[in-house]
Amino acid sequence: MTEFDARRDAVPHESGIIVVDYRDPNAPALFAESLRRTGFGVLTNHPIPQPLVEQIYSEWLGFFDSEAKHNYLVGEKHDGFFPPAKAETAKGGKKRDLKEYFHIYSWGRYPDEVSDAAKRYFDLAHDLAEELLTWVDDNTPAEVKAKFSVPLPEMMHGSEGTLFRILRYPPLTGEEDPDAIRAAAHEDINLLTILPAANERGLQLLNGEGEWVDVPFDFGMLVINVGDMLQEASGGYYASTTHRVINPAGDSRFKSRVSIPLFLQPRPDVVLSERYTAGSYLGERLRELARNDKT
Ligand SMILES: O=C(O)CCC(=O)C(=O)O
Ligand SMILES: [Fe+2]
Repeated sequence: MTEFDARRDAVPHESGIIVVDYRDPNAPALFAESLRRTGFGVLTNHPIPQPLVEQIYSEWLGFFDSEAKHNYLVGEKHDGFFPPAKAETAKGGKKRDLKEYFHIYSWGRYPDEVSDAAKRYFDLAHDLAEELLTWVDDNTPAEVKAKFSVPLPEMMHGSEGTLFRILRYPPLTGEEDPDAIRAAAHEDINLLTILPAANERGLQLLNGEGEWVDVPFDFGMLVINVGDMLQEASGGYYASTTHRVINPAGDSRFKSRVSIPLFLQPRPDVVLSERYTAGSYLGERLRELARNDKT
């Protein structure tokens, strides 16, 4: 297939995101172009098995419905369970998000009550993420690439900072603060985020015209978005796009939504720009979030 044919077949979604077939020989270029245009890319026919994702959704829903989660309450090191009362308030946001979640790190706590499916997913998604960073690195123009202190995949070598967040947005009760939503508008702090389509819709991005548009949602798709660290390292060539999760209407109000973003964090010593290393950047952003925390 010529480059022209591959481009013609890759029809952009109304969000501007290009839905890319992972097996397409032109996938790396199309994927990088989608990230450049919208801050997001979506992959089909990728190597993450959908049954593994579904197993995580179902067994972690059971975990969040159980009392056992309280045995893993988050401490100083930020691994473990964040109950709704400890959920984050987005930078610049006014209300706490309507969610609870568990933070998994390679070195951190992991519940005895679930199988190792989430650990297996972490490893698979991490390997894929390194490949995607290679795609992006290979398809970045030389003048932008010259800004990277090391090639993008190398920024991850030996990193222990990558965070796997298992999120549960509980059913709505009607008692919520009218200004609170499942996840208020925010940008991710890290390099790239990998996110399988959730079991329920709700994820939206803010496009260049200032409109909120749905991110392509078909079950089985993998959504990847640019975080602030890639924006910083690329001098803004790749923009970290604002996104949010809106509250459901109709019968979906009575359903939980589960979603499992993996946030790729470079090694703390990696130089992102003249201003920041990955470590100094993360420290600054976590201090901002802590200031914003209304406890
Ligand atoms: O739940 C989702 O679909 C997105 C979650 C998200 O954006 C985040 O946790 O940073
Ligand atoms: Fe996010």
